[in-house]
Amino acid sequence: MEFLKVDDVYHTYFTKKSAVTALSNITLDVAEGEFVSFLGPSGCGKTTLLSIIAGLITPTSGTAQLEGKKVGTIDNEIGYMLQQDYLFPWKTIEENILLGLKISHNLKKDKIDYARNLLEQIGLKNVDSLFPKQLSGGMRQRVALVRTLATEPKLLMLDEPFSALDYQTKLNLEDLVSNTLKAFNKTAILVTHDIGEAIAMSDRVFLFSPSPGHIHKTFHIPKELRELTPFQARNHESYSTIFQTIWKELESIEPEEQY
Ligand SMILES: Nc1ncnc2c1ncn2[C@@H]1O[C@H](COP(=O)(O)OP(=O)(O)OP(=O)(O)O)[C@@H](O)[C@H]1O
Repeated sequence: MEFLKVDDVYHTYFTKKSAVTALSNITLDVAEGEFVSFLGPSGCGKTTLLSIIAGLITPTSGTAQLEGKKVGTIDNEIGYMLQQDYLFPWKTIEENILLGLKISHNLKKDKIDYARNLLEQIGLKNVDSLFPKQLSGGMRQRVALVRTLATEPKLLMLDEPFSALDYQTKLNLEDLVSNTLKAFNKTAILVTHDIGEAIAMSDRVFLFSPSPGHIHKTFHIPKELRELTPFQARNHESYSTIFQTIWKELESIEPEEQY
């Protein structure tokens, strides 16, 4: 049984005056522990597909299942890491990382210890009683990652989590997130506009094209890159070959839709 299975999904948004088909004929599966990326121009349905996988919207037709069950029906399904960290400024770092556990009435000693250990493992010591504004952007995103992992979600959705950061911080965080997710055997979907990031972090890259959104092509990242950290992968000779291949494919997608 596949871990995540999306089968023949179509989605149309209906408004009073029009109907926009955002997704057509989407079939994909993701194995447990796999890291995949959704890449593609604006408007090709990436956010719509994430919302369907998260169980937030029901597709017009087709199904999405996690561990054989309809999405949106099991506990601790999804953890999010977004472009903005959405930490609460009036709460301390410790209160922020325990928030998900508190909301889900899971504030138990072992869970609290797990979250505190994660914070240390991710290189943030002695920050528990500080407030978010006292940390750098990169540190705040690390706190956001700890908060996401604290509830032990089955699937992580990373929606452009590094795009607001400076380049050096972004590269460091790519490695940190990748190593952490591998260590915990987490399954993740990354939405990005950055081809290099998709290649460096993923096992597979789904390239979407618009009107209506569909999977244009799937790229399997070669083993020699998957065994490396994202930073090392970016410096490997195979990296530029696959970068060129995906770049050309992106260029071939409706030029006026390019970002
Ligand atoms: N709530 C909505 N009502 C009507 N149309 C919508 C709605 N949400 C999205 N759409 C349309 O569906 C299509 C896909 O949008 P979606 O946001 O999923 O694309 P995307 O690939 O995530 O884009 P971006 O990279 O800019 O976030 C677009 O044509 C968009 O205008």
